[in-house]
Amino acid sequence: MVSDLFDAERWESIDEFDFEDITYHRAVDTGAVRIAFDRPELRNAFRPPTVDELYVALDHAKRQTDVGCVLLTGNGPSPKDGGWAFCSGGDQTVRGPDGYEYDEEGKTGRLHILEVQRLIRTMPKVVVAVVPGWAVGGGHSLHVVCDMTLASEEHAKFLQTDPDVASFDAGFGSAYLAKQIGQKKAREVFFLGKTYDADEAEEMGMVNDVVPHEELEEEALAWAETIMNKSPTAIRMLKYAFNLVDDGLMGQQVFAGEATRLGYGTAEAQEGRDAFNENRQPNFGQFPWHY
Ligand SMILES: CC(C)(COP(=O)(O)OP(=O)(O)OC[C@H]1O[C@@H](n2cnc3c(N)ncnc32)[C@H](O)[C@@H]1OP(=O)(O)O)[C@@H](O)C(=O)NCCC(=O)NCCSC(=O)CCC(=O)c1ccccc1C(=O)O
Repeated sequence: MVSDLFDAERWESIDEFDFEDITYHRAVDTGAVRIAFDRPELRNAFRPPTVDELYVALDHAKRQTDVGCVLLTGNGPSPKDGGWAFCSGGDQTVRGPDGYEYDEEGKTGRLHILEVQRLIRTMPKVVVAVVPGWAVGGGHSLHVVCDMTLASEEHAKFLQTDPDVASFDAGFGSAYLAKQIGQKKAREVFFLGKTYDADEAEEMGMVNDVVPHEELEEEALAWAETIMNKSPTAIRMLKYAFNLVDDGLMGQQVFAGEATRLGYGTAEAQEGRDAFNENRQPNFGQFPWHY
């Protein structure tokens, strides 16, 4: 069984990968994928191979032109004690002086969950954090960077422990959180390390909606279906527009790249290309200077 909340009739496995720490499925009847942390006995803490697998799955999802929505969640409950988690951040048992360590000799420690954050941030799909339990430390930061968050009414809990274990997400996990919930509240999240339930998190503005635990994944799929009925170009441009103001020149570059793609589709751009290929001057005079 994948997870107690997983409806096997609505998903098919994507078999081209041999993942150990995550599961990866494609929805049967809509353009959504489900990527789930699969270490429930450790509250879905991530170790370096988990992060590698997550990156591969997200990158694969990014490249599927018939997929518009990624549901990122955590499988559960824990077989040890029945606890639920989205993700409890970096696996502290494999933390070394240069990051989180692989089992293999000779590999350096990694902090590459930040690469996953950037992929979530820049991929041209809507990424939804579907939070069935604890979202803690680096797991909390992941939900912050996702486009939207849907939380289990009974089990979702939000907590920042970074300063308790001498870690600090000084990027999206903190500074972008402050954009979502305000400076005072974001500082409280990190400086006091309180636990917030789903309703409190929604009230604060870092959760979009709260639903009964049993309905969590059904509702997430309904969101995906709604998104899939919208214009892919409009959704992509909107995501990049929302990002732009906070992402500086990188945000401008990502937005501008998509604007260039739109430009390439015009007759004007095709005239520029054709003129070069035909070794002649372009005739841009046929095109209006729109206002
Ligand atoms: C998540 C808890 C609040 C859950 O509490 P509770 O329900 O009481 O369960 P426990 O009995 O504590 O846990 C069950 C079981 O799971 C193990 N476990 C839980 N979390 C982890 C973990 N992160 N690593 C390893 N193991 C974990 C726990 O030990 C138990 O095992 P047993 O064998 O059954 O005893 C609570 O568990 C908790 O507080 N967990 C720790 C949360 C935490 O501190 N996470 C790390 C924060 S730092 C981080 O994530 C860094 C991420 C990162 O890479 C990064 C890098 C660079 C810049 C920024 C970042 C970034 O922060 O994103």
